Amino acid sequence: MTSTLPLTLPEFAERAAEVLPDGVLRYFAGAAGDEITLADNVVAWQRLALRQRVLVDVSKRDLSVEILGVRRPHPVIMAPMAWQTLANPGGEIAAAQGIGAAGGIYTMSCWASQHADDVAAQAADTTRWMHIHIFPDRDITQRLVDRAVRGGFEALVLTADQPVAGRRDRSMRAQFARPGSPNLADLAPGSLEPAQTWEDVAELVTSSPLPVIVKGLLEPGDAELAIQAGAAGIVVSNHGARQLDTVLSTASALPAVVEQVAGRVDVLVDGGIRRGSDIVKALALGADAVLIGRPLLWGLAVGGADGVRHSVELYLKELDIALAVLGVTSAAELEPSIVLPAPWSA
Ligand SMILES: Cc1cc2nc3c(=O)[nH]c(=O)nc-3n(C[C@H](O)[C@H](O)[C@H](O)COP(=O)(O)O)c2cc1C
Ligand SMILES: CCCCC(=O)C(=O)O
Repeated sequence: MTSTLPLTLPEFAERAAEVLPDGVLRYFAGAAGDEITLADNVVAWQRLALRQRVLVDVSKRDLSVEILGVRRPHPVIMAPMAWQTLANPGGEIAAAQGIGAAGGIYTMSCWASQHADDVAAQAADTTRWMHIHIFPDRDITQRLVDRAVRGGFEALVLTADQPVAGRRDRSMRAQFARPGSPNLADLAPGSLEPAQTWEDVAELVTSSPLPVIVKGLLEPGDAELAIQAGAAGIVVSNHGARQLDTVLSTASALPAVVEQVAGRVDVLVDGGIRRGSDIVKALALGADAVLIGRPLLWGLAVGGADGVRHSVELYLKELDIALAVLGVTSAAELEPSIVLPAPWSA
């Protein structure tokens, strides 16, 4: 049965809430504690107003940006998210195919419900990054890296903000069976590593043939340490507010990190990016690209690969219109001066 796909991004979220079982929805949508940061991740972008300039020739608009030194058609990357067969039986393969069809990069969570080799084989045309952890057993980390290389994944995305799992009130009582992680099943059971440090990151960078992107930083000092450890990029992220409530929202944390990094490595950002205009704001504040989490899970839940593709295309449509109306012709050339604290947030 095919049904018409939603016309707007909020409609995707509404439809997903209708089709997903309650327990799964709570796990996907929920975050840590009272979800103050979850809400502020969204609101912090909305607290920024845009300055528009008119009567600029915007007949040619360019959404392309450079990510890890490669020109990409646009700045949208799918954030690593665990267990995607919970959203749709097509799982990670469908998600990777969908974002690839829309010209975006797929980041595969190492907690995937399908094996990386299968994702590599069936989404061979999609630019893919592999998400990993420093595991207590470093051999597991190494084997995931080997698998990423073998599968043609082009970068490693290392989660830095999960020494332990966050406490998520909304999903604590959620009833659903985790699909397991076939991606980790042929390795020893991987648990989280509270003893991981920057030394482990430096070792990973030295041993990995792939560039390492450190995900989950909010502080300029940590961005500096990531650069010293040899990271090729960082993701300003609070893990979708799933680790600790009342940490800074990412739009609030981004400017100071960008200032510290000063162009030395790529700065990516995720959390609460719900509109094309949010992407404009992220790029204007100095991000090189954005990761999008839950909204693309909603796309997957509602329409499989097609739903993901369509969701990404909605973001791109909004981004393109925003550039035109703002009088800007290139996403890569958005300047900080185009955003200001919104009068409605005072
Ligand atoms: C259901 C779900 C699973 C996630 N799994 C992972 C994961 O395995 N590794 C990780 O680094 N981040 C994980 N995240 C965090 C996302 O990568 C991303 O940082 C966050 O969702 C971005 O915020 P947004 O959902 O508001 O766009 C997960 C997020 C969700 C919603
Ligand atoms: C052990 C962590 C699994 C996925 C995750 O990072 C999340 O649900 O946020």
